[in-house]
Parts: sequence; C-alpha cells; structure tokens
Amino acid sequence: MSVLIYAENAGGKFKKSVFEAVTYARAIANQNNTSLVAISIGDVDAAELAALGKYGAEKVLNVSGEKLKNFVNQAYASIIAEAAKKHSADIVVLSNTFSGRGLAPRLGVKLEAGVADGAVALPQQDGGKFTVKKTAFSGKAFAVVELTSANKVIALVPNSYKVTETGETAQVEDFTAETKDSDFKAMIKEIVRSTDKVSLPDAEIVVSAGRGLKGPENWGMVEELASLLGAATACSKPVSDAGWRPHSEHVGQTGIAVSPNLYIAIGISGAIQHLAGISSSKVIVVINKDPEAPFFKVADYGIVGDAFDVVPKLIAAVKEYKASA
Ligand SMILES: Cc1cc2nc3c(=O)[nH]c(=O)nc-3n(C[C@H](O)[C@H](O)[C@H](O)COP(=O)(O)OP(=O)(O)OC[C@H]3O[C@@H](n4cnc5c(N)ncnc54)[C@H](O)[C@@H]3O)c2cc1C
Repeated sequence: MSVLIYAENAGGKFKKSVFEAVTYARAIANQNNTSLVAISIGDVDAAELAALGKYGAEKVLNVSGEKLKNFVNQAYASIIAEAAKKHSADIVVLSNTFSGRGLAPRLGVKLEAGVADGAVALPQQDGGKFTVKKTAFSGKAFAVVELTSANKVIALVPNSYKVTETGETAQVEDFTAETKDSDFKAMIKEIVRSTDKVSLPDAEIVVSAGRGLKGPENWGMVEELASLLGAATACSKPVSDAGWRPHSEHVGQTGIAVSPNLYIAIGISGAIQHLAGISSSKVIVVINKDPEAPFFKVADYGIVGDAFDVVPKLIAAVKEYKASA
C-alpha cells in the first residue's frame, strides 16, 4: 500500500493548496506507516517537482506531453488511476479545486474507490473504520462519511490543512501512462484570465460586499481595502445579478465556495445561501448597520455601523499600521 497525491500546477508552478494537500497526504501516509508518492502532469520543471519533498513526498512521478499541457479531465484521470495501480496506492489525495472536483468522481469509478470530496480534516481510522469530515449541503453543514471500499479518494478543501515542511527534496522520475483517443474528447484550447488579481478560490483573505453598498460606484473602497490586505474581492449574488460586479466574484451556494483565513463581509445580510459559500472561513468579520443582520450570528468579529463610515476608517488604520510596521 501507499498514498498518492496529485499535485496540480498552474502555469508550471504549484500553489499553496498543493503544499497543503501534500502535507495532508504525508500525515495520512504516516497514519498508515507507508510511503507517499506525488504525481504531476504537465510542464513543471525538475526543481519545482523535487521541492514537493519538503512537504513529505518521497517520490514525484512526472508526466509530460504536448497534449497534457492543459488540464484534460478524462486523460488526467486515466493517468492518475494508472499511477495509483502501479504504485499500489489505495488512497489518492487531490486538492478540492475545479480540477480536483472533476477528477475525484472519475477516479472513484476507475479505482472502484469511495470518494470523500470537500474533506476538511484528517481521516479518523479507529477500530477498522475510515471516516472523513467533509463539507455537505453546498457548504451549509459538515458530514462525516465512512469510506468502506479498499481504495479511497479524498479531495482536500484549500486552506483547511496547515502546510508543514518535514522533508527535503524528492526523487523525480518520469512516468508514462497509456491514454486513449477517447481520453481527449474535450480539450482546452485557450485560457483567458479574467483578471490578474488574487484568485478568489485560493485567496487567504477575501473582502466581500453586498447590496448594502448601494451601487457599483461605491466599490472603490472595497477594492482599496482588498489591495492593502493582498485580498481577493467577492460579492453577494444580487450584486453580481445586478451587474455591479462580475459573476466570477459571486460567493455562495450558487457561486464560488471560499475558505480563506479571513473573510470580511461588508453590507451583506448573511442569507443562508451566502453563508453556504463561506462557512469554512477561519475568521469572519462582519460590517453591517443592522445589529439584527443574520451574518452577526456566524461572525467572529462584528462591527455595527455604516459601511461608508467604517470602511474608510479601516483603510486608514491599515495604512497607518503598514507605515509603522
Ligand atoms: C436558490 C437561491 C440561491 C441563492 N444563492 C445565493 C448565493 O450563492 N450567494 C448569495 O450571496 N446569495 C444567494 N441567494 C440570495 C440570498 O438569498 C440573499 O438574497 C442575498 O444573499 C442577499 O444579498 P445581500 O446580503 O447583498 O443583500 P440584502 O439582503 O439586501 O442585504 C443588504 C445588507 O446590507 C446592510 N446594509 C445596508 N446599508 C448598509 C450600510 N450603509 N452599511 C452597512 N450595512 C448596510 C443591510 O442591513 C443588509 O443586512 C440565493 C437565493 C436563492 C433563492
């Protein structure tokens, strides 16, 4: 037995969510006294691959090829499944990202594995049972699932497991897997980035605003606060429905799920559908002029006040702190 972690890259580089998933997979390997192998698909240089050793990977399988430069769900799933079989990996770990969520069910079928996507904690392995805590009901709740199959696939929510450096460099070896023409039925031809700002699903800090801001002309202060904090900007659904902000910023049950270390909600009521997308945030700060706003019930820190007074003061305070630091 061994544990296999799929390390997805973005433009040839690994993001923090990969280091979290490798650290997490290392901890699972330790629980089971076994080895941890990573697999990378695409164009990643040898030094970047070897550096996964810092987070506990002993070996990194490198799969490259012209047709594999961009993510191809079917082909990547075939390759990862083959690597799992060749390395007798009965646990496969992924990041619960766009590609990880696409791969997990395909791997589940190919490996006849139970799947726990949206995992937020290490598996518990007591008395022969293997259980995983995961988000449920579009992020409105947590569930504990028991995986009873011999093979298991776990997709870890970004920002839910702390990165730790335990090792040094990993051994990198090329891996070739058989793919079929049918694995390439849908190919990405071009990627057009909508923005070069911090990407929302990966952001450690999110500054989000709702209808309380009255109109798109008032987003300058939200963007300024986000830029000062190195944060991504987000919004509630009615805001993007009204065209005040792009749909890519809409957070919640029908939008993006985020799990930052800090979520600042400005002029958002805290409807259950919005909370569904932010419930795994570590610290939630709410700014709302209505003390009865439901968002305060889930807030770690709340400021009852008018956003147009509070946010400029917050910006000034952050600037002052940065100038003195
Ligand atoms: C099927 C379904 C799916 C949905 N999915 C989503 C989803 O994914 N994401 C989502 O966000 N919503 C979703 N919704 C909509 C959701 O139910 C709420 O209507 C929405 O979240 C409310 O947005 P809001 O808080 O920005 O606006 P409002 O409900 O209008 O709240 C505005 C808030 O701003 C406060 N405020 C007003 N002025 C100020 C001021 N000057 N300073 C400070 N505070 C102020 C008010 O007190 C109020 O709390 C969904 C609804 C349905 C039915």
